[in-house]
Formats: sequence, C-alpha cells, structure tokens
Amino acid sequence: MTSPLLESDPATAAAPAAAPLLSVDDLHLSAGARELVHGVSFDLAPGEAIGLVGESGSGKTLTCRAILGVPPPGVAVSGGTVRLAGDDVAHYTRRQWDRVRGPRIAAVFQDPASYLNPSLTVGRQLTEVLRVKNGLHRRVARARAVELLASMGLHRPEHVHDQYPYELSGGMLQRVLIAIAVSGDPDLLVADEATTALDVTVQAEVLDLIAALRAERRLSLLLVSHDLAVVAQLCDRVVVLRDGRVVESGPTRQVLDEPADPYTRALVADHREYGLDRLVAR
Ligand SMILES: Nc1ncnc2c1ncn2[C@@H]1O[C@H](COP(=O)(O)OP(=O)(O)OP(=O)(O)O)[C@@H](O)[C@H]1O
Repeated sequence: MTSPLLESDPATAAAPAAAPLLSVDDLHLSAGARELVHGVSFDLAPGEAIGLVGESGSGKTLTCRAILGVPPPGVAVSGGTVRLAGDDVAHYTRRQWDRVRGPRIAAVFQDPASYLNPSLTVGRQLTEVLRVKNGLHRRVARARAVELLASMGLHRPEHVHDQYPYELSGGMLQRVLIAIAVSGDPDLLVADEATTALDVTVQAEVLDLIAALRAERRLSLLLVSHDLAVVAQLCDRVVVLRDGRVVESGPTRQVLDEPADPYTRALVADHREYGLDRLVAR
C-alpha cells in the first residue's frame, strides 16, 4: 500500500501523466450485422504523433473516419468510446461536430483534388473556411489565407491564392489542404495516406512540412500510412492493426526494431528493402 505521507510529499510524488488528447477505447465498427473493427483501443497524448499501420483492409481508414465522426455510409460505431479532450464524440450529432472539427480535430487525405471545388480558386475556398469557422471578415480572411499559404511553403502565395485547383500540382494541392486543415488551429491532425500519391521528392517535402507544423503548433498527429518509413520518420509511437484488431503497439523504435508480434515482423521485413533501416536509424 502507498504511504499517505509519500503520496502527499511533492518532492517524491510522480508527475501526473498528461490526460490523453484522444482516447479510443474498445471501438467496434459495423456495417449492418458485419463487424469490421473489433475493439480497437489506444491513447494519444497532447503533442504526440502516432502511426496507424497494417495491411490493406486492416481497418486503419475506418478507425480514422470514426474518430473524425465521418464513418462511410452504412458503417456505424457499434461499441466503445472515442474521447477527444475528455468528451465522448462517438455519437456526436452533426451540429456538435461542427464545433469540434476545425478547432479541435482536422484531417487530410490521399486525394487532395477531390476535397476542393474545381470551379473556385483555392484562396476563395480557404477564405470561406476562415470566414465561416473563424468568423473573420472577408478582407482579413483573405490576408490570413495568403499568410497561411506562405507558411505552407508555397511560393508566390498571392498568386497561388487566385489559382484554381487544376492549375496546381499534387504537392501544392496537398499543401493547400493542409492549410485548410490547420486554419482552425486544431489540436489534432489526422493524416490518412496524405503523401501516398505524391512522388518521392514531393512526399519528403510534405512530410517535412507536417513535422514543422507539429513543432510550431504543438499539433498532435494521427498518421495512417502503409509506408513504415514514413511512420518511422514522423511518429513517436506505432499502433499495428490486423483484421480490425490491434496486434501490437509501442514506441516506434521498439515496434519497428524489435517487433513482438509475427504479423508486425512480417510487415517490417516487407519494408526492409525500401530503406526502412536508414530511416529508423535516424
Ligand atoms: N463502407 C463500407 N462498407 C462495408 N465494408 C467496408 C466499408 N469500408 C470498408 N469496409 C471494410 O472494412 C475493412 C477495413 O477497411 P479500411 O478501409 O478501414 O482498411 P484500411 O486498413 O484503411 O485499408 P487501405 O490501406 O486499403 O486503405 C475492410 O474489410 C473493408 O472491406
């Protein structure tokens, strides 16, 4: 039993662990009678970056979409909780989500073009988000939009502001989507295969941008990637999913250097030839 004396002595009491920013507890997701995710649990501390990995179909995207309150049509949370800064958001209404998405949680996905309106300039779309979500006046929102585009490493941001999505490359579009995602100053960014479709050089630049945003904004990150090298580069911890279940989780170095589960060992072995050793050794 702990001594009451020790408990009350500030010199000997251990510092309390920070409350998790995101806590996924025994999450079950189902499409009708078919269960697809069978009790996934993990916590993400403020400022932490977690990588969600696993083969295609292991439940990474469904888990992220449930965390974001946008499960695909026909899929619903059938058990468990998703707590964001302590609030259980798993059954939030659309109106409740409107208050959370943007200032607390935001996301970027694989195909940025499909999230933008092709007939509006990217600046107009960013400005609209700033006006609606942050209540900025049109002129102030425009200036803020240009600033945000510049801080995403986009050169000639005034010019980019007035361009249409089809005029921009994939890497530029992903930077615009990241600008939109962070425009509400969220605590948590969910990045689901956000760099997968980009060529290697551009991918590295966008990963550097995400790393810089993490440091500058104390942004927490939930990163989904089939690419363990990307996870090794950005994440503090890794959660490995297989068939809708967590098979292993822990610090990135530990999970990738000494995987405990045979499934993780096979995943890591598959990646060796793509230079994982080099990135893990950083
Ligand atoms: N809308 C849906 N209706 C029914 N089943 C679905 C739906 N979306 C996904 N699934 C199924 O749920 C399981 C998990 O899918 P999910 O998309 O989360 O996998 P993933 O790990 O993200 O895969 P990938 O890396 O290919 O994106 C798969 O068996 C998939 O077929």
